[in-house]
Amino acid sequence: MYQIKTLNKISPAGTDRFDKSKYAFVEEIADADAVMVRSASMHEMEFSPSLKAIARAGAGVNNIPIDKCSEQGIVVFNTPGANANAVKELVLAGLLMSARKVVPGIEWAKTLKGQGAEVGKLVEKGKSAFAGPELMGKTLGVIGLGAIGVLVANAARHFGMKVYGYDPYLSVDTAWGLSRETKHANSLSEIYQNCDFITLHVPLTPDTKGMINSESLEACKNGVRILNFARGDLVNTEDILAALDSGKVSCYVTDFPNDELLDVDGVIAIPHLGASTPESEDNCARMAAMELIDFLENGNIKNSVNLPNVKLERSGTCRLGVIHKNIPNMLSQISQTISAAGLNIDNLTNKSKKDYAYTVVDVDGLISKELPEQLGAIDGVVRVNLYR
Ligand SMILES: NC(=O)c1ccc[n+]([C@@H]2O[C@H](COP(=O)([O-])OP(=O)(O)OC[C@H]3O[C@@H](n4cnc5c(N)ncnc54)[C@H](O)[C@@H]3O)[C@@H](O)[C@H]2O)c1
Ligand SMILES: O=C(O)[C@H](O)COP(=O)(O)O
Repeated sequence: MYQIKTLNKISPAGTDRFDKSKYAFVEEIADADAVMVRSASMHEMEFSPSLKAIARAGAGVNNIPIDKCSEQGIVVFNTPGANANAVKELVLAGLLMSARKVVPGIEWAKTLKGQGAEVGKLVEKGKSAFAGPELMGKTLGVIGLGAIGVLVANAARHFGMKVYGYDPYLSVDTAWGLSRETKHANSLSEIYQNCDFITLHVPLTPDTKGMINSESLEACKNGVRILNFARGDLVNTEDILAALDSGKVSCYVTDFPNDELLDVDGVIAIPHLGASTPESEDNCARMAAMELIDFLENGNIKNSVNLPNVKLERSGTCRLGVIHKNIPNMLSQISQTISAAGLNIDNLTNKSKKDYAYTVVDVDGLISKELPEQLGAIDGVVRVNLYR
């Protein structure tokens, strides 16, 4: 039996994919072969040697200690694009709310409760305080043109917005999906100087942390509206509060409230609802479950953030999955060790991703108990998994 631990509420569209005759859900992470997680932080957790994989049912993996997982040979998956439409739709709502003062307007309307027949008159008298501009003809800067950024950039065109996109690592696949009308910004300064609205769609990394700060805000247009549906720490809280206070920023929409941001004029704080739709929760859970099943049963890897994609049709009698450092001479040592055990290699594939690599070997013959240990003893091998 494979043991699965869920750390957040995961949709049954995913958990139901696990065949009950082969999988059980466990209470303790210490017993798990694999973990399914959404936003729970795993940074302080200890991982037992049984843990082979973590699947993030979602996009951002900053809640998972990726380097520690790689060192321990734990494959970390995410579900690229599976919640992108849900986020795009909320970003569009965010754009509208940031422009039209809908949120403070609704709050004010509630204060008229009890005024009886006067309500209509009071509404007409007070509404001018909540006027806001249209989106048509305004300029939107999209920072990060991945699964979400591209959908937002393309959709904003339908509001009649001019769109600038910035992503120095834009993938070819994503570029194909991007509207030709999107202006390619060569630098962040180009976004800051030209845009009335700026929306962030980058992962939180040491490079992107605090990217919106006093310096970048200073370079923005007066009255800019900032939308952050990516991660709270991309924006320096103290600096955005100062910019709201001075009027440099007229609205900050964030899906990641913190105590300082709550109840501040000009801040629209949403409780991390970007991916909270039944459709996206189902998509993410289903994709995460399928990734885990193919890895636990066949050693195939798809959508890992720390190891390469590897898919090999099963052949031979047994499969070895060897996770190792991406250094010279690994493949020859692995194949020599297998040959020395008297086994014929039926098929083999090897791929690398940054500092790590993955070799999958299908062999003919029975694998002895010693062989995984011998492979594990090769300098640079991190973990050996056996698939019967
Ligand atoms: N609010 C939510 O519920 C919610 C839901 C999904 C994702 N997210 C967040 O949004 C982020 C993006 O999600 P996605 O699905 O579009 O991911 P993605 O991986 O498809 O896209 C990220 C894009 O950012 C680009 N990028 C990386 N560093 C950059 C930099 N320094 N400058 C500009 N571009 C850079 C990458 O090249 C990539 O194209 C996730 O990492 C996650 O933190 C939030
Ligand atoms: O990175 C993501 O996919 C989002 O932030 C969604 O997080 P959630 O799964 O906790 O809603």
